[in-house]
Amino acid sequence: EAAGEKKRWTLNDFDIGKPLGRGKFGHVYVAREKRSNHVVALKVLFKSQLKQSQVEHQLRREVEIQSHLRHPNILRLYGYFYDQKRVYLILEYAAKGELYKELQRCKYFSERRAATYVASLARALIYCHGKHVIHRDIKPENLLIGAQGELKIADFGWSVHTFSRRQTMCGTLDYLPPEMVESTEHDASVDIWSLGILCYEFLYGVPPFEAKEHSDTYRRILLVDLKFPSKPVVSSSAKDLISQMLVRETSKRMPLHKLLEHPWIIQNADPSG
Ligand SMILES: Nc1ncnc2c1ncn2[C@@H]1O[C@H](COP(=O)(O)OP(=O)(O)OP(=O)(O)O)[C@@H](O)[C@H]1O
Ligand SMILES: O=C(O)c1cc(-c2cccc(F)c2)nc2ccccc12
Ligand SMILES: [Mg+2]
Repeated sequence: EAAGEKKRWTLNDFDIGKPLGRGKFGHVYVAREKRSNHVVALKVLFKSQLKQSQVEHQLRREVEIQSHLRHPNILRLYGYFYDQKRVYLILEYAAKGELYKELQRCKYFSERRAATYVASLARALIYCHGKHVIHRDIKPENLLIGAQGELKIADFGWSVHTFSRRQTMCGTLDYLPPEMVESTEHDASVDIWSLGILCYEFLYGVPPFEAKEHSDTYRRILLVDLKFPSKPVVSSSAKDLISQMLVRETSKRMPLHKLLEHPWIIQNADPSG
């Protein structure tokens, strides 16, 4: 069959190794595919819990999308299989684990490290938007680190662009209200906003609109109440980029391809990503 494309996997194809972590619906283990000796991450999800949370359709759709995405900064989904009780996802193994743990350990990243991560995420998002796939929420918890220190977007929260559902749903766009037609633009710019939040958190160790109460965070976001602390010292070039991404008016946010040309990225990001 085509490389791993139509193969029918079973648990017997793998030697299971140490647990990597616990997710909402089950555990993730290191595993080695016996024939190829290829090391992967095997994510085990319990059908009972998927049913309970009514996420099985979402999981199927996200697995469908994820398996077609091929980018160095997007965690690969090689395949899946299921038995009586569980669904198994065969994932690329991110040897250096979770980014948010690394951020907690370092408190905040250097400008070079932050810019390198932001540039690789921007390239991954440009790739996704080009395929009408948008991401719902980019945050440190959804980012893993590969063996060479490269960033991998690992979240299965990808949602296929409503663009295709809208097309098939009503055949014509004529009856769509402006906000739904506009949502194409709206979705892409959501990812630019989230990347701006992430860039701030990489540099300061905390997200920009953090507050004790949710209602205060909500208000600060709506007001774009963006403040840069005096410590740690951060270049004005970095602050300029963040200020151009965290803009209320979606169409005024810096486009991702422009981000890759920003002086702060040019001067600080490691081209290899
Ligand atoms: N491909 C991987 N490589 C290395 N470690 C992984 C991988 N996938 C998951 N892990 C580890 O297992 C933990 C749980 O996985 P994950 O976060 O995907 O489960 P989940 O929270 O149920 O899924 P989601 O975050 O999409 O809801 C992660 O926090 C991470 O430490
Ligand atoms: O028993 C099933 O046919 C089954 C299949 C799948 C499934 C099928 C393909 C991809 C994927 F991610 C999941 N998910 C489930 C979730 C809950 C209960 C049953 C199932
Ligand atoms: Mg998780």
